[in-house]
Amino acid sequence: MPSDATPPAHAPRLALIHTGGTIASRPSPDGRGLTPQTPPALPGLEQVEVTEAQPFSLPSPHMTPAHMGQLAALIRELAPTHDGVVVTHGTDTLEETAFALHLMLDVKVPVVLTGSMRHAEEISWDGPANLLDAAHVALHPHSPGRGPLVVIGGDIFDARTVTKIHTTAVDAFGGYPGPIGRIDREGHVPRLHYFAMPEPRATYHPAHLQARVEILYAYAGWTGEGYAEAAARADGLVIAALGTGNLPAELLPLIQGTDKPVVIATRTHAGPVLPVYGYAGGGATLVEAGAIPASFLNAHKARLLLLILLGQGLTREQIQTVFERDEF
Ligand SMILES: NC(=O)C[C@H](N)C(=O)O
Repeated sequence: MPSDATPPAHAPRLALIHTGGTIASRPSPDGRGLTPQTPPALPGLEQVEVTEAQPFSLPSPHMTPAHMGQLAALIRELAPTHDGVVVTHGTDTLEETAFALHLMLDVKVPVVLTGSMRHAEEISWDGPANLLDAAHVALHPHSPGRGPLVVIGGDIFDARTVTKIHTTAVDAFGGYPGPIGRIDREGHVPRLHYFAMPEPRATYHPAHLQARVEILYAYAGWTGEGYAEAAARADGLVIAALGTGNLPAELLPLIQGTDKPVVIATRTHAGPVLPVYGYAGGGATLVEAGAIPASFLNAHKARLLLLILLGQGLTREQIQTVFERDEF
């Protein structure tokens, strides 16, 4: 239990949901590399009642929106009888699951996602410490009301802004403007500090998560290769555009000719998409052509928001309003 927590009337109850990832991985017996095998054990929380569940065991590149929906349903089921929920997850798509849960969950108890960058047989195995930190954060009395959180390397991030920033470092997560809290240990005693309270946000209840939303990645010299095919088969597109949301001139007529929602995010790692440039393909011309700026969301989070809004049956205009008003 956190040292500064008000003692609850009963032993704290933690739901621990395992989904796979490196935190559950080891070298596979066939010698062909790491695979998820055994979920990590939660060390050192003797007075906590832990309920464990493992709806699936996947490397996180195999996660789909359907798995995220399944996870959201399981958390809704477990939340009323628990004081906090921890989800162990692969780090590659952890931010996507965290954001999908942020959009779809309105449970009262904290939901904390964690993972590891090293597997259980490595000397720098970071799984147990991350898991213990996540459990402390999930049960801490200051954690409710902040939306799903991500805890890695002692940093606490909100699901809207967190992103994976390094392929191998143990401190693999960051994002703009950065952590909203920090958990450290003084001896065995956890010390938790929050720096920020994320604003309450809208919750969405999509009827399905099957909308097809594809991401296209812009580059110098792109003349629209792949755009027409993607626009024909998808229900909506997200473009990881340049800078504040600009594209080569050739993209402008293609976007003008698309009646499906086209969301413009940026491939730059921080900052908003703003319609400031008026040259052909500049952000102002794309918005005039009907494109929707993604605000501060990266392309893969903008994709999940669009997919969820389409699954809820929103029109292009309603979708535009959600993005414009930051209702996420
Ligand atoms: N560190 C990790 O968890 C990476 C792994 N490939 C995964 O996302 O499942």
